[in-house]
Amino acid sequence: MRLHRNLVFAVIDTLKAVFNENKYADKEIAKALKRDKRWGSRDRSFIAETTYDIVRWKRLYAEIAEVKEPFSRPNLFRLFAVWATLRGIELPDWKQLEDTPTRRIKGRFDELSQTRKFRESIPDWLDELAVKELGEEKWTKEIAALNLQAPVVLRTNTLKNNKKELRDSLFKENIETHTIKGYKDALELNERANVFSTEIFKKGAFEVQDASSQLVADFLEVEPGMRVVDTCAGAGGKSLHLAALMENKGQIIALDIYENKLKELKRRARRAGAHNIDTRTIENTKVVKKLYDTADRVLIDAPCSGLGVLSRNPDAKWKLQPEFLEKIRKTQAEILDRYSKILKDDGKMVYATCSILPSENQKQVEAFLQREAGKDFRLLNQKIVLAHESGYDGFYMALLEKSK
Ligand SMILES: C[S@@+](CC[C@H](N)C(=O)[O-])C[C@H]1O[C@@H](n2cnc3c(N)ncnc32)[C@H](O)[C@@H]1O
Repeated sequence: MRLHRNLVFAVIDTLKAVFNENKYADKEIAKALKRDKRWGSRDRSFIAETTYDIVRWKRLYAEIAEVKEPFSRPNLFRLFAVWATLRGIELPDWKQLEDTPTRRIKGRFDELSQTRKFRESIPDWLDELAVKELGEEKWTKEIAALNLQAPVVLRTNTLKNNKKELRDSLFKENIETHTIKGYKDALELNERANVFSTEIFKKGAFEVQDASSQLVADFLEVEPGMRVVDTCAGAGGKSLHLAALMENKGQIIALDIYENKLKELKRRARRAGAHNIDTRTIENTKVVKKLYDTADRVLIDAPCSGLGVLSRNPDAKWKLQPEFLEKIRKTQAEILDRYSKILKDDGKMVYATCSILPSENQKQVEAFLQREAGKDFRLLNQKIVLAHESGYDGFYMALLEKSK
């Protein structure tokens, strides 16, 4: 592979924003990709993937390069030189890459790879916490899986086409996919491609949605004609799936505390041809109270640490703080207590997160069932989806039933 100066510079600038200015990697990468219209798909994937790699392996690379945060520009080039050296890429004779100690880098890599927190590039506190929650063995396997690049998975929008039709249409656009056993509407890309630029995406034939995330709407056992409340709907990944499962019949009320996310949901619903979704911003407690005892189904896709989706958002390893985790656990418990009241008697509710920590998952559900708010609920089923077992995001979902 030959390194191109303008592409490497784009990577360095993006890393500076992510590491030193606390910006989000996905947003900064998107910005960087707009810099030069002449860049082709290979150039763009070089910028995106190299940046994600260096974000993912920040701790390991910084230890190898012996540099500390905040990273100066020369130090960001040192991190880049470590990335290139470990991939066996020949370094060009640019002055920024002069005197790269190739042999020392390889030696340090072998040495540091003996220790999990360096090998897997994770903060000490997170490593300790995860060992406490999952145990050494499971965590060692899980973090290794969460450090792999995430596959691209699509969900067939059954309001517009079936999986076979979608697969054929993608094939005509030179995008090859395969089905995944156990995930009924999913297609996985054989090779990464920019699916958003296809005509069929614009027509709403599919959504990009991880395979594990596709299990959640199914878990709620919805039927056409039901009244369903998606309490933490965000930009609507699950609401859109619910609309398809309900064949556009019945009503979905999508709630969130952020109006802008619900606006995006509306836009996506139009593209997907999902006509049965109403959005309501939770501006005050009345919005939720009005819905008490009205829903056949409630989905709580709760805000969480996001530790199950590290392969997609590697910068969360560095942005996440122990105090945030404590706060989010409290929010999850409050949300469970309040939003469970939306359910009618004999209705069903799913509590889900994209976390792998029992304290955000099964422990939250167990505690809810012990509290006053949970006294009429019972656990029907739960799924603990770990990345190293499934090959997709880490997820948790619990199906609860209310009966007096
Ligand atoms: C895991 S995300 C939801 C993802 C979404 N369901 C999807 O499938 O695309 C959690 C959502 O909860 C929202 N949220 C945070 N606190 C909330 C609260 N107190 N009530 C309702 N929604 C909340 C966040 O804005 C975020 O959109």
